[in-house]
Amino acid sequence: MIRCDLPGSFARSVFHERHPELVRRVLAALPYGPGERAAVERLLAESTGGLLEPLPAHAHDAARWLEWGEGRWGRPWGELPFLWAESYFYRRLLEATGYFGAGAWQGVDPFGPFKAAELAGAAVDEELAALDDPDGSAPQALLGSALWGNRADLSFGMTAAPGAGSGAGGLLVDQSALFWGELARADGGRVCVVADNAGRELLPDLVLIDHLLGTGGAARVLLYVKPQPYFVSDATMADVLASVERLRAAHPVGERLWRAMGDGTLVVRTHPFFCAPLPFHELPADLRAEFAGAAMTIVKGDLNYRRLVGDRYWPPSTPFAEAAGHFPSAVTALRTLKSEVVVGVDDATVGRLDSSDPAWRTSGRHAVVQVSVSGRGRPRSAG
Ligand SMILES: O=P(O)(O)OC[C@H]1O[C@](O)(CO)[C@@H](O)[C@@H]1O
Repeated sequence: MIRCDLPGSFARSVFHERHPELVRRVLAALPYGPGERAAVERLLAESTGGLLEPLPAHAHDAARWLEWGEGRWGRPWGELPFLWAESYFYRRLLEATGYFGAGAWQGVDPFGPFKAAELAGAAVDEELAALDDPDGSAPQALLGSALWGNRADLSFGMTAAPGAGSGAGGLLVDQSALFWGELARADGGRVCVVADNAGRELLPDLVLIDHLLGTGGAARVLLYVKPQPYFVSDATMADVLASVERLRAAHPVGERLWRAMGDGTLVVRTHPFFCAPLPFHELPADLRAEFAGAAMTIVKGDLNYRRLVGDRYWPPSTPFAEAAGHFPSAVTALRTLKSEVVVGVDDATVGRLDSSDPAWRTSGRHAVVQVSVSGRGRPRSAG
């Protein structure tokens, strides 16, 4: 299990380098008042050197978090599992900024200004222009755009080394042929997409969804987003609407997506589980049943990968199908590597990367397309 306190570890750097920068930027981006500012600073101090405090009793999800944190309250943050601690940090940040409060800041996304700036940026214009290029709109290119779009993660941008995430270091595992083969085999079933970041990641995800719907690769797509702001740039329903609007202004694909939402072939869903500090092994029964009926589930990004396989120091050669085989449908991970978890990469590749590029697990320059068909056709009642 990856913990937060290992000296020199990536997890520790997230809390001690990335979060202070994140807090600085959030407080600079919105004119929060003294109460919110003090609460955010208190959270930063608590999470970098203090003891874990529960949510206030009046919070709508206080009981749920009390249960998730049983045995952990009052312990040092550094002892916590990394995935749990990060998830709770983002929940507490929303508490500190008044996102769930009764006041004027209710519903204001603390990361909204960053997301909006990205969506309005010139890089998005260039990416949308590529949609008119026949090479850029070939199926494999669309899958590649959805994959590499995962580099554009605003939390990653907080402290990434110069050049990190830019330029493709390489696709370490490419099972895209198996992905397309599975879709062809299912012949127009339901595809689930577990979204990750908004903006420059969600746009190519939506374009891929349009392609799947337009070519019969999927009869229906369920797109799962976060119920609340999370990990800085994770997509919420508001971000889906902003992206569809952006696409509508630029390309016919936007209008098609709008219509698909209207006729129910593209359904956007959310669930509290997507902001829970839990791995996908602990999917609640309702979500498990939804995924179980899918021809394929596409799981986007680094955090979802950690939740899919388990946030552990796996031997990297552990087969992906072994780590992700618990998932209730066939599943494809589209992930650029931005944390230390990795499976399905052979020892020779790991040895080469360890000596040539020590930051390969976290730099965002490497990626995987990994498929497990273990959950294919699993009955809805499974697990
Ligand atoms: O947006 P992604 O691809 O899920 O990546 C977010 C990543 O950022 C980190 O939270 C670090 O802040 C990683 O631990 C995490 O997995």
